[in-house]
Amino acid sequence: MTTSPRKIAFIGAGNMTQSIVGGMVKSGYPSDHIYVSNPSPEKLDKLKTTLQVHTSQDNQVVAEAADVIVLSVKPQLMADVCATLKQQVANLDKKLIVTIAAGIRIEKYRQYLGENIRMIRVMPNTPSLVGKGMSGLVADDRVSEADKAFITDAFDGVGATLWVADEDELDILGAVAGSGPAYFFEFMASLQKAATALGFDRDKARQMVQQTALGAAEMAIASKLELEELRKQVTSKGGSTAKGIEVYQAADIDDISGQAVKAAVQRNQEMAKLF
Ligand SMILES: NC(=O)C1=CN([C@@H]2O[C@H](COP(=O)(O)OP(=O)(O)OC[C@H]3O[C@@H](n4cnc5c(N)ncnc54)[C@H](OP(=O)(O)O)[C@@H]3O)[C@@H](O)[C@H]2O)C=CC1
Ligand SMILES: O=C(O)[C@@H]1CCC=N1
Repeated sequence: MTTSPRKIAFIGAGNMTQSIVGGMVKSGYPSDHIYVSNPSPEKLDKLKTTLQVHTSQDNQVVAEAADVIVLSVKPQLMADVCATLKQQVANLDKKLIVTIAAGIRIEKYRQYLGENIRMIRVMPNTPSLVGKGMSGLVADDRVSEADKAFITDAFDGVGATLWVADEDELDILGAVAGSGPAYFFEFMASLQKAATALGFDRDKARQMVQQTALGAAEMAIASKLELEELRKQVTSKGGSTAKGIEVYQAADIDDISGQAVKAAVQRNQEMAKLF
């Protein structure tokens, strides 16, 4: 990290918090600067034992202790969680508020937490756990450059960061990168099933699928070529890949991805209205 670590509290210890906190500690963020709260103790116990972070079943305790509060509960719980924080935590407007929830707009948080809060919305994804996350960020105009640098640093520690222009763009980034690991896992599982249907055992099928996914992603990152060009390099004229690709193209894979991303963007927009 190039910025100094600040005391940071995560409200909610679910999948995404576990991925981010796990990744932060692995990347060298001091665990005694990390606080996590959750209503049930099991996830807290695991985080405390494996990562030595501070934990509490009381949101107020961790929120009071920290300078940065990361809201990491499901969107449908956000209004209630914020209402309680507003009631219980002194000087919320002195703390940097970060939310990773999909959909809900900064304007809504002002209603929940007070007009004077300063806020960054981050849309991370679960590969943060292994330092390969992709996080989108957008800030309100009260957030300082130092705040932005700190949060960029923290999320760079668990992968890559991309500041977007506005909250509409964050909805799209969420539909591509936030949800994206699920799309890739779905596709990988389908290839695994295809290999097992032809006689491979599940473990061997999984090994060949995951190593191939890793190799393809690393090649895409290392190469300046268009993804379509990398695809063509594998597709020998008259060869076997061409036959496989024909099947995907006949099913119009571009249209399928287009529909999937639009559906996820639409849900983000709905959640903005609902919660
Ligand atoms: N999962 C993902 O890939 C991504 C998720 N997000 C966003 O991250 C947020 C969290 O998602 P995710 O981690 O998947 O969800 P989870 O359901 O895994 O985690 C939510 C956690 O919040 C806890 N919780 C429930 N009520 C409260 C409360 N009153 N105070 C504090 N904690 C509470 C739950 O505890 P318990 O289980 O004990 O009830 C649970 O551990 C969501 O808003 C989502 O939109 C963003 C990007 C990617
Ligand atoms: O499914 C969701 O709503 C969250 C946001 C992106 C990934 N998970």
